[in-house]
Amino acid sequence: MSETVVEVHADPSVLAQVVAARLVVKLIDAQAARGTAGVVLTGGRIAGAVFLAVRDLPARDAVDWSRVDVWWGDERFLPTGHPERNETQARAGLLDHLPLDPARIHPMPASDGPDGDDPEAGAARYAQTLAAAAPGTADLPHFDVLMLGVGEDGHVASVFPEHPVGYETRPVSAVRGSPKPPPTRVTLTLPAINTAEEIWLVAGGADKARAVGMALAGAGALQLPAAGVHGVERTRWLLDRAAAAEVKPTFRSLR
Ligand SMILES: O=C(O)[C@H](O)[C@@H](O)[C@H](O)[C@H](O)COP(=O)(O)O
Repeated sequence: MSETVVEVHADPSVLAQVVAARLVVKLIDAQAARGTAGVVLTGGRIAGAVFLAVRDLPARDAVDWSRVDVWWGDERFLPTGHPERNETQARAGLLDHLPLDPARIHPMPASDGPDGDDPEAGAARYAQTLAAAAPGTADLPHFDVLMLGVGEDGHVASVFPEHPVGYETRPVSAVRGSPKPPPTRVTLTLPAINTAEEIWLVAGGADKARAVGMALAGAGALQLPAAGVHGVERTRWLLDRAAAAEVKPTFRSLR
């Protein structure tokens, strides 16, 4: 039975530190249980703060980074190395500072990749990469933890409210006409996201309060994609006080 946990921390800086510490421990536990670990990253401001916090955490050396698979939940479809790509942010903030196995870093396709400026082909290529790493005939590898930011409108990864991507059943989709720039993206879809053992929705700031409150109150997934996210074992909402302002008291498990 999957559980939902809500944690509320003092401010965005403490929140990023807590997520970083949790991530290190989660990867250590996954490696102890399975030998390897799979993490799915996201983009946005809070993800950027988490990357820097992991980079600066001495306990990060307890992870065997050479046995961590790094995936992305979504990507802005731009040329490799573009400063707005989620991959670029993650590499600069964290990945370049870790002894990872380059073969285990799996960025989503870029607009200057083998398929050119064709996000549908890029999405299909990423689906193949995922399937190639999956056990047996599964479509997706094991994701120990999948991190998400939450948009002011309730989007997660690049699954936006009332957008056709909300109906997509394939694991990876191209997204055109994203309301958050840049307009063209590639994303894991909700069915793929929901295969993760744990999903962490990380949100800080008052502008997230309404979306977070509505998602936890049971809004519809098409209208508010964050409401449609459920980890197989656990869905962990990691919030700061401002983002948690509209969460009903029954959900506030900490502080
Ligand atoms: O590509 C992106 O922008 C994201 O993956 C997106 O889903 C992000 O995580 C949220 O919009 C929250 O972003 P902030 O933390 O910046 O609010």
